[in-house]
Amino acid sequence: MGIVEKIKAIEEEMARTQKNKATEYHLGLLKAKLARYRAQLLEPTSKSGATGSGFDVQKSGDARVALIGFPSVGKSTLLSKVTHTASETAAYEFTTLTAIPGVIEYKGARIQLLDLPGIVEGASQGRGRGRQVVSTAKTADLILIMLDATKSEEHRRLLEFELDAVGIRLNKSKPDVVFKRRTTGGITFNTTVKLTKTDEKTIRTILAGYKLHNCDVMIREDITTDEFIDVLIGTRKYMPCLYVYNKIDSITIEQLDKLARQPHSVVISCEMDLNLDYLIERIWDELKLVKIYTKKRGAHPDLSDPVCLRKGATIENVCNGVHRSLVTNFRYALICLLHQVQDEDVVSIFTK
Ligand SMILES: Nc1nc2c(ncn2[C@@H]2O[C@H](COP(=O)(O)OP(=O)(O)OP(=O)(O)O)[C@@H](O)[C@H]2O)c(=O)[nH]1
Ligand SMILES: [K+]
Ligand SMILES: [Mg+2]
Repeated sequence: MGIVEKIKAIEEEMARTQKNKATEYHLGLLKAKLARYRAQLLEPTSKSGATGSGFDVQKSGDARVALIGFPSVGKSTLLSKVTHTASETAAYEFTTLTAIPGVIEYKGARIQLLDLPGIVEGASQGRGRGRQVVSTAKTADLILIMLDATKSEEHRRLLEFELDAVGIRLNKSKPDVVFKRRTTGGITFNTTVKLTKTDEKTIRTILAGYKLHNCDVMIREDITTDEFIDVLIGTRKYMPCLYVYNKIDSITIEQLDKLARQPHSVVISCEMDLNLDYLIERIWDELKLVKIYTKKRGAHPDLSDPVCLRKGATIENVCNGVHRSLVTNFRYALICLLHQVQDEDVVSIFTK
């Protein structure tokens, strides 16, 4: 049996198994197995044939945003509207066959927007160019899940499933669990909160399933079994995501209102130019970019050419953004090298 078939078999068994206290451990084991096979499927060297690598587009600018969606939801139309790059658009599906980068210029930042081929159900298992698309999504700083506002909510769930299957966790933070492998000493299990969605026995079953007999587990959040498996696998990517509902020119006000109220959602019409500026603002917010102005001694700050960085960046990152040699020759900034910069900070750097 190939990995894809094995995954399918487990998924079927899980669907067949009723969820209750008695089957909890068995389901936990199946989940662990499933996660392991999925991880194997994505290994570039796996025998399943697919490479699991993304499109070869060079990163550029201050951040990368990837457009993920079913065919013909308007991904290329959006790229053509908000960047200077034209990507072919048409009424038929799979118009776009490769990754097309464009640049959004906003508040002094250069944000790379990647138009990608449409994906279909089963993309994560290698249908169409799906694997390549979802792998490319992993290289982004923000994912835009683009949806056709006239189509069902089912599409949103399917896309989330495909991204989940390749280890992308949307709008979630890493579970607060400390996990350490040991060579001896058995399993030490500790929690600082009451577990309501999983329990010690399930977790011990999963550890046994992974042949982990010596390790420290410290759980500091009310996690689910799946989240614990994520911690064990360790290669999960926690990414911010905006759901972009396009074609609102074709739905009713009531439908529009409902979509717009959902968390992490933006409603737009590329064709009618509705709300596109707001979308870019939201992209900027989600990327948590900060703009830093540099100032030479005795001169006014240079407001025309800011350095853009992700939130949490330090003076060291600013130096690297200006010129590589700055850190080596760093003497002092008006604040210290480890200071976390804030948006619109003005920084003067003095070198040796
Ligand atoms: N009504 C309406 N149609 C739109 C809007 N935006 C795009 N379209 C139409 O939707 C169709 C598909 O647009 P594309 O931009 O090619 O879609 P895509 O997501 O890039 O499609 P693929 O590359 O095939 O995956 C085209 O006929 C567009 O004119 C919109 O805001 N409203
Ligand atoms: K299309
Ligand atoms: Mg397209």
